[in-house]
Amino acid sequence: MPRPEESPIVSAAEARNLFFEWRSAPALVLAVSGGPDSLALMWLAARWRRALKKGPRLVAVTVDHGLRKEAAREARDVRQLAKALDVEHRTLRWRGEKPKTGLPSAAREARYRLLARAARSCGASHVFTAHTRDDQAETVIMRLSRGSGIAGLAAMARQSDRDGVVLARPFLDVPKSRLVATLAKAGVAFADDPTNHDPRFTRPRLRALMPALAAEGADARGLVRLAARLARANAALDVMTDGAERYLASIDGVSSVAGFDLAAFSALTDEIRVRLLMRTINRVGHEGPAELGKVEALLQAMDQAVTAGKSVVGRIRLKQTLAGAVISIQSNRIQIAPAPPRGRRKAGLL
Ligand SMILES: Nc1ncnc2c1ncn2[C@@H]1O[C@H](COP(=O)(O)OP(=O)(O)OP(=O)(O)O)[C@@H](O)[C@H]1O
Repeated sequence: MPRPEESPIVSAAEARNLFFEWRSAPALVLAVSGGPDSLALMWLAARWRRALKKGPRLVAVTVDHGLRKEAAREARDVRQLAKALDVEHRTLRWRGEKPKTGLPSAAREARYRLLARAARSCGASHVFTAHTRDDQAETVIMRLSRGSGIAGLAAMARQSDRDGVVLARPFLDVPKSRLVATLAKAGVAFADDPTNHDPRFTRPRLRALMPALAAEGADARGLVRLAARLARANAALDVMTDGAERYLASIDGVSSVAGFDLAAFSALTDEIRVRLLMRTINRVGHEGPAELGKVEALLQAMDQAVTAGKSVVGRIRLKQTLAGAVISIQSNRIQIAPAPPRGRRKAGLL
């Protein structure tokens, strides 16, 4: 039998396998921008759904970010195709203030918020996006260029929680070219988003490098395999961190402040220590997730404080604020407490 990859189009049987695990969901939101990948998602999901006697309600959602004048027409085109495919469709507008810098990430945040809200309002457990193998490979390159850790290099997960719903990416191992071929065979026209090629943004610039990397052997398939291996390693490290956390809790006295026994913590490996600090700071702090580099610097400062204070009993001292948490060492215990609000800290009130 030919491998699915050898067929340029995604067959009905292959789509059935790709969507199989969600066949009993009550409803699914499909995030459809009007680009080829997400139109193929809607087309393939609609065909899959039609072949089921009983299956999820499909609701396609297009977010108009209000950033390009063509967006309204693209949303109408999606609505028209959705109607022809017998799929419900909604267009949602991003109405908030548009920032001057960091526009792509602000637009993405707003988009996921709107998609999650749509899912909740129609009883959908999942939001599907059409991220492809090419997107996954680009994500690996982007994260490599930023020096991400193992969790970051594991790139996007097939399913993850976001804003109270499950974000599902059924096409993470499907090349974009096969989705485009599927649409061409079905006679479905699609829009090309010019921002996908805009060299002012990092992702399009890195995307342009992909053919040269592939020519050197670092093709999308290899990069995606790397991400999958790192996801596996990351999951194992997370389980080890769970174990370390339970052990540290079992030897820690009762305290209202989160923390760890310094000696037991110091005996652990750096990777686990970074993860423990990160988890606790993110749980206790109130300024969003801590950056990996900053947690690494904190760990280094802790180690220095321990080395410097070792000769004098009870003299190991450290106090730092990170991501809305205060991390201190007191009486041979690492303590992590919520930081006072910024205004009060600046005014020297606390
Ligand atoms: N305007 C939109 N409306 C609805 N869904 C969208 C929209 N834009 C993107 N999506 C969904 O997100 C998927 C990824 O799109 P794209 O690669 O352009 O996003 P991105 O900005 O790079 O964000 P991400 O970090 O999620 O990759 C699309 O396949 C589609 O499912």
